[in-house]
Amino acid sequence: MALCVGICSPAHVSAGAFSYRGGGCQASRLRVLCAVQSREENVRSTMKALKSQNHRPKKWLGQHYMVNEQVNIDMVKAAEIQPGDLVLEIGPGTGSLTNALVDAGANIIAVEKDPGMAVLVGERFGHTGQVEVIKEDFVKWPVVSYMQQALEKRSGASDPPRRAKVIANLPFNITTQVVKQLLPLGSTFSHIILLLQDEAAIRLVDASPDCEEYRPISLLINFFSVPEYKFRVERDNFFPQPNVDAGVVSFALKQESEYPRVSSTKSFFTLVNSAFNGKRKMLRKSLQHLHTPATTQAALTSIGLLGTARPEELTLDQFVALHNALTQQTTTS
Ligand SMILES: C[S@@+](CC[C@H](N)C(=O)[O-])C[C@H]1O[C@@H](n2cnc3c(N)ncnc32)[C@H](O)[C@@H]1O
Repeated sequence: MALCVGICSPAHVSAGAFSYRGGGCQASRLRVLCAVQSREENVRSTMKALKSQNHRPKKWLGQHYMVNEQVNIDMVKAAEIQPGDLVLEIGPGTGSLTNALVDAGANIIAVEKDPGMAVLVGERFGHTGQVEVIKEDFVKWPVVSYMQQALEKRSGASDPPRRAKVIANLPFNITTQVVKQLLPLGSTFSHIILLLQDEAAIRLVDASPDCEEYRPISLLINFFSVPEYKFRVERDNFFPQPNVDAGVVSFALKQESEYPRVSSTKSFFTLVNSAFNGKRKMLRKSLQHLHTPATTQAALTSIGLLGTARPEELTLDQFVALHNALTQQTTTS
C-alpha cells in the first residue's frame, strides 16, 4: 500500500456520476498496477478477517465484500455524513464500510444477520465507542421503534431530533423488501444510500411511465423520496466477485407534509397495486373490484384522460388525481 501513496488517487473518479473499474481502468500502467496491488491487499485483509472467524463467504447471505476503500469513502460522501450523525448500516460484514463511517465521525447501529460477522465487527470497533452491533435479520428487526428510541436518547430536550441515515452494501436478495420497508420512514431517516445490482439501481431511479419496468415500486419511490443514481461499481471491486456490476443510489426521503396529497396512503397504494395487476388491461377493467367501470371511466375523463387509459400511461401525479377523483365520487354518491 505504501508504494501507492500519492499515485493511487482514483483519477477515474470525478464528481457526479462515475464508474469504478477496479483493475480494468484505462489509466497509466503505474496507476493500474497500484490499483491491482491495493485491491489485492484489500482482498488479503478481507480473507484474513474471514479466516480469523473460520468463515467462508455465504452465497445465500449475499456475502460479496467490498475491497475498494474508495468506494466506501464515496458512499459516505454521498450520504453527506457529518460528525455525530446517527447511521444505520445493514449488513456490515467485515466492517469495511463501517470503518469509513467511523472515520467520518458517525455513530453507527450495525445490523448483521451472520453471527460470526457480528462478532468480528463488534471486536473490530469495540474500542471506538461509535459502533453498536445488533445480531439480527434486518427484515425482522423493529427498525422504527429502535431507531426512534436511539434518536430520542441523543437529542437534547429542546431541539427536535435530527433524522438518522441508512447506508448499506445490500445483499441482493433483500433489496426490494428493504426499499419498500424504509422509504415510508421519512420521519426517522433523511437519506438512504444503497449499493445494489446495477440493473436494479437504474430501474429504481427511473420511474417514468416510458420505462419498460414501470411498476408500483416506481410510484412508491417517487411518492416517498427523491431518488438519484450516484455511481457505478464494477464487479471486480468485490470479493468474491459477483456475476453482475453494481450501482450506488441515494434516496432523499420526504417528510409526511411533502407527500402528494391523498386522503389515505393505504387506499392510494391499494389502487396502484390493483391497477398494475393487469398492466396491459384498461384501468376501468383492472379496477372493477374497487369501482364500477363507469365510475373509473368518469373519474379518468374528469382529470383529462381517456376512459380507455392503461396504468403504464399514468404518471404519479395522474394516479394521485385519479385516486382523489374516485374518492370524491365515492363520497358524493
Ligand atoms: C454484500 S455483503 C456487504 C458486507 C460489507 N458491508 C461490505 O461492504 O463489504 C452483505 C452483508 O449483509 C449481511 N446480511 C445478509 N442478509 C442480511 C439480513 N437479512 N439482515 C442483516 N444482514 C444481512 C451478510 O451477512 C453480509 O455481511
